[in-house]
Amino acid sequence: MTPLLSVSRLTRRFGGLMAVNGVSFDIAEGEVVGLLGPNGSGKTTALNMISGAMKPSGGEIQLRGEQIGGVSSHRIARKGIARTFQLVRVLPSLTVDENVVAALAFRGEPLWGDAARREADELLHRVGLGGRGGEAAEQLTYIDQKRVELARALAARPALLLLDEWLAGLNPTELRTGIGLIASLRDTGITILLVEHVMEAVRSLCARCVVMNAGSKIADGDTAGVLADPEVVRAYLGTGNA
Ligand SMILES: Nc1ncnc2c1ncn2[C@@H]1O[C@H](COP(=O)(O)OP(=O)(O)OP(=O)(O)O)[C@@H](O)[C@H]1O
Repeated sequence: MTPLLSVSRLTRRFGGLMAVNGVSFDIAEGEVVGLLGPNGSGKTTALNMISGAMKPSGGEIQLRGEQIGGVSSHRIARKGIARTFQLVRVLPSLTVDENVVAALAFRGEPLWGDAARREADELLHRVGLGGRGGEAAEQLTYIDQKRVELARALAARPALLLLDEWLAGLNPTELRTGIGLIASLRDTGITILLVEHVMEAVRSLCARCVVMNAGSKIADGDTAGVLADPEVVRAYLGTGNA
């Protein structure tokens, strides 16, 4: 079966630096895959190329067999890839539901008016913000802003959701809530690639992990096996990230 996402020999150079160096992996429909690696190993750069924010220097990216490497981010979004960012991005001057309604207006099949408000309501329930659509986005706590960003990503009805350290910066209680929320999305069958440093989250959410170090893939397999792999342990210990 054609994988949902296929990344092949993906490469990105910044001057003399190979930020991503010939990385290949596939993601099947319905999988939740962790993309791990120490700081600076190329995870966000890989995510940027998959989401179209950055053009690859080489290699291929296919979504359901269609070439998407180098295609613009808004066209990739319409083809079914949505993402969240390491630094949370909401529209602070709008209310919570206006944030989601705005995202609905820009998706492949745009929604407007009452239909958009109903859909926004449903999405806000899904991320744990039910009944809070009228609040100002800029007044929300950090985790609630993250929930808004997630609802905006889900508004695109993505086939593949890219989460860039969505759980970073949460306190232990919020972290448990956040893991539960991503698990609830996973249970709806959405395919997720998550860049994550929080191992508790990786262990409970991802059946499989891909690990990068210094731009190259060093491991790809079931999570328990990958996290016990001596090369992976060495890569993390080497940068004080363990
Ligand atoms: N726009 C850019 N211009 C130049 N170098 C860059 C750029 N973006 C990233 N890099 C470099 O590429 C390498 C990979 O960075 P990247 O952000 O992809 O790593 P990461 O694994 O996501 O790290 P972190 O876990 O800290 O987010 C780093 O050495 C970084 O400094």
